Amino acid sequence: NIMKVYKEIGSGFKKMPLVGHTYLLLGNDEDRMKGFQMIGNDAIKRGGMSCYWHGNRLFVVSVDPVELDVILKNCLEKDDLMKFSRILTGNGSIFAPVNIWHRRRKLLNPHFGTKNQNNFMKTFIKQSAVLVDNLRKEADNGTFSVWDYLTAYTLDSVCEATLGVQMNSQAHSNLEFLRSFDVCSSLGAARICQPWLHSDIIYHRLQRYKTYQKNTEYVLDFVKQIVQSKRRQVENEPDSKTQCDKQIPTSDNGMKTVLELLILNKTFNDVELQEEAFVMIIAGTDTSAIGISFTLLMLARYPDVQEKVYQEIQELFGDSERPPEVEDIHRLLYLDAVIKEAMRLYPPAPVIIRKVERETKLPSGLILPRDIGILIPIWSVNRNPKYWGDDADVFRPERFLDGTKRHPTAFMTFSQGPRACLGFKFAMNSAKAALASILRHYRIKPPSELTSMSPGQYPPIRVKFALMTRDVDNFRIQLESRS
Ligand code: HEM
Repeated sequence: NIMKVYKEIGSGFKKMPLVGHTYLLLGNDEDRMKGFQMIGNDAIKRGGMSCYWHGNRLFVVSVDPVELDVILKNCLEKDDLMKFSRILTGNGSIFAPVNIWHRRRKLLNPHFGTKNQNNFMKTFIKQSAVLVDNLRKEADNGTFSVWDYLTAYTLDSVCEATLGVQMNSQAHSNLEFLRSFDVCSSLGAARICQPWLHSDIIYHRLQRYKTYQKNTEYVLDFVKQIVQSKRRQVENEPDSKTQCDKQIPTSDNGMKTVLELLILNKTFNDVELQEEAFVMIIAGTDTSAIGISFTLLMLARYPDVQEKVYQEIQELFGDSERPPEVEDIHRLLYLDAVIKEAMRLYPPAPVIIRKVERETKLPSGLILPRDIGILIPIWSVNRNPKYWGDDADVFRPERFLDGTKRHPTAFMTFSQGPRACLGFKFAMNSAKAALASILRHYRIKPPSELTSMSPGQYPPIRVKFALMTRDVDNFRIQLESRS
């Protein structure tokens, strides 16, 4: 049946003995990203679907929202390749097998509902003020990478809002955890893409395994400490607010942080708590920082768009120094469209993979047999001209405001279906709060080497694949003080 699918859909690339199409992903992280873009483009060219052989395993590649809707509703299992990510996340909900995922998702869902978003927003507003303060030393001071500032902002926000823990990494530039996680992501991505590294017998002999192991131990131990101290606090002082909790806003409906909720549920052991805490941190920190960083790059490259966002902010605040309120952030509709457009073109998660557990019939009539893999190049779905038009590759935030009716799955940045991103609203609000604060105080400019060029001459942004989408140049910009 699998060969029948291959014959029916086909591929624009030559299949090589043993390695299949994996030669497309050879090289460094930037080459791998180009490989995924080529695989996605092939599916666009072939009308929405193509095939990709990962060694001897066949993946159907889909960039068509109509087919994806059915796939994402019916194929909830993550592909076996994600077992390499499970070394870090264990059975944490993001890569967990469906039977484990289902119960955990049900428990987590209410915490990310609309009611609790306003509480999260208070955290974002508070952390954004620290971010703007920290950026002061870079303003009017030439080109710099904004990456560390933003990961510290998103790490502090995620840990405070979902775990009830004050990390203070913005204050102390304590980013060891994120550096180690970066190493694990990059090595993990390389291993997933290269089937000859899948065997433990081979991999464990390589020097890079020792590096991977050292960094894995560090990040897992870090999360273990957080969970253990939070468990002690919750269990020993059930009625009093703990040191960590003191500054955490509690909602009118008495909602707890995710970690407290799981501890009080009492059916989670320490390992399971660590898995979910870890998922919150890794699912929420780099992804959000990447989304904000690419938006900043776009604002630097498109001064007209930046001016429009600034005018929207000015309409709310004028020249007053008043701190933003939750309602202010909700009113920033143009900024909302700008962030979505930046994350359409540069989705933080460029690819996801699923596995077919039960034979599934697609709207096109194609039958996906059991055990076949599904590769969803989000990058290419978001740029599919059939759904986004001939200017699909152009940054044009107005497309999210002009009332055009579009298939909801055409925008895949946060995925769709029962396993879509749990933190979609969380991430959007966090990005809006941070960007509104930054733009209120600073003008964003491109790095110095671009300032002599007109925007039309800027070279394309170079991207790489480290499980997530990253800028090869590490998000360099300049800031100019507004006052
Ligand atoms: C710009 C920021 C973000 C992007 C682009 C993003 C994107 C994604 C994507 C593509 C998935 C995979 C969905 C799938 O397999 O179909 C996912 C899953 C997930 N995300 Fe996000 N995410 C972001 C931020 C966040 C934040 C802030 C949190 C939590 C605080 C979060 C929590 C999760 C969780 C728990 C899952 C697993 C869902 C499940 O399997 O049920 N994400 N996200």
